[in-house]
Amino acid sequence: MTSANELVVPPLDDILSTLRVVSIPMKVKFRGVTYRESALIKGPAGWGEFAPFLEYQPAEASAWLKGALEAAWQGFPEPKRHEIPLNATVPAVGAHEVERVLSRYEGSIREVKVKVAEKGQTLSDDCARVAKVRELLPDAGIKVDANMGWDLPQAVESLTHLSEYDLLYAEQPVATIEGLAQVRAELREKGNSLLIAADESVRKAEDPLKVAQAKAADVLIIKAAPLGGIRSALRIVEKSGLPCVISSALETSIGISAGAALAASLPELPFGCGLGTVSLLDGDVTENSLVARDGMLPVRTVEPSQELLTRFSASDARVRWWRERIEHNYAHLVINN
Ligand SMILES: O=C(O)CCC(=O)C1=CC=C[C@@H](O)[C@@H]1C(=O)O
Ligand SMILES: [Mg+2]
Repeated sequence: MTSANELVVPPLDDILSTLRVVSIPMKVKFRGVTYRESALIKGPAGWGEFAPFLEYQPAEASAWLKGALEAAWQGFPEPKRHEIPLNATVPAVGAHEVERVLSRYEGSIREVKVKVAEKGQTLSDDCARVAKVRELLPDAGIKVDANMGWDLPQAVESLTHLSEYDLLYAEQPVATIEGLAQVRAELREKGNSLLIAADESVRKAEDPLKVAQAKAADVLIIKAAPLGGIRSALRIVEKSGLPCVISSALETSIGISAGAALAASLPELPFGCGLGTVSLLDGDVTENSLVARDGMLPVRTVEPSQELLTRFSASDARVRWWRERIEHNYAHLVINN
């Protein structure tokens, strides 16, 4: 056994012996994903989810394995709250599809995050989508997420227009930390106090605290899996000194339960969390999915159903691919921790 911070990494055979791989269709394409593949593992503390996107290599994906092992072998810290506020998530759909996407969220909606800057789309597509959300939910908080899709002039121009819809913040308008700081400064010069949030600059960075140290953003988006699990994400939240928003990595209810546990460990949640993405999946591994009602998500553990694990089971070839992926990431984790 090898020690990785406080996590004791279990033997590889123990991890692989419980492996189930699922492939769940998306109701609507999200970040290019139409089927969400995910590896689920069971340990003494419960189930963990290992679902880095398919293109991620071990340097990045091994942190996701550490997060899954933490959930399955260590469990979650004591919660400070039993439900957490959530945002609905609207992918880069046409404005005419917004109502249908929002109808998948049960009860009232307090906050909505809208994807913008999608490749092949224009600023008027973004404005039409955000305008539709504002029209349908006049009192909701709205935030936008560009996933690094703009350069500096495009970001300043787009956010100037989109600010007309009264936004809570703009997530990752450009790719770099310097760029985030520049967008923020240029907007301020124009008298626009829109908050800038960093997502990729935290979860894909070698040093997730650099963006806070550089004072390049007002808000951090924090995801448990890419940051190596709940405890490691909590340390980043504490050290950053910035308001943080806990968000999903498009997992099944099992991964979302880890995100919810992270959110439940925080003393303050100044914005709705981005953990409402089970509503974008056309299926789940439990009948009792972790979805919000009236914008609040319950904090609880999730036990998958054997029937659903079988129904959404990936092909033998994909299971083999995921076994090998776990082996590679395990080796990376053991060597580097
Ligand atoms: O934050 C949300 O409302 C939902 C989660 C979400 O947007 C994401 C989940 C998974 C992958 C990411 O590209 C994406 C994000 O950029 O935040
Ligand atoms: Mg984001």
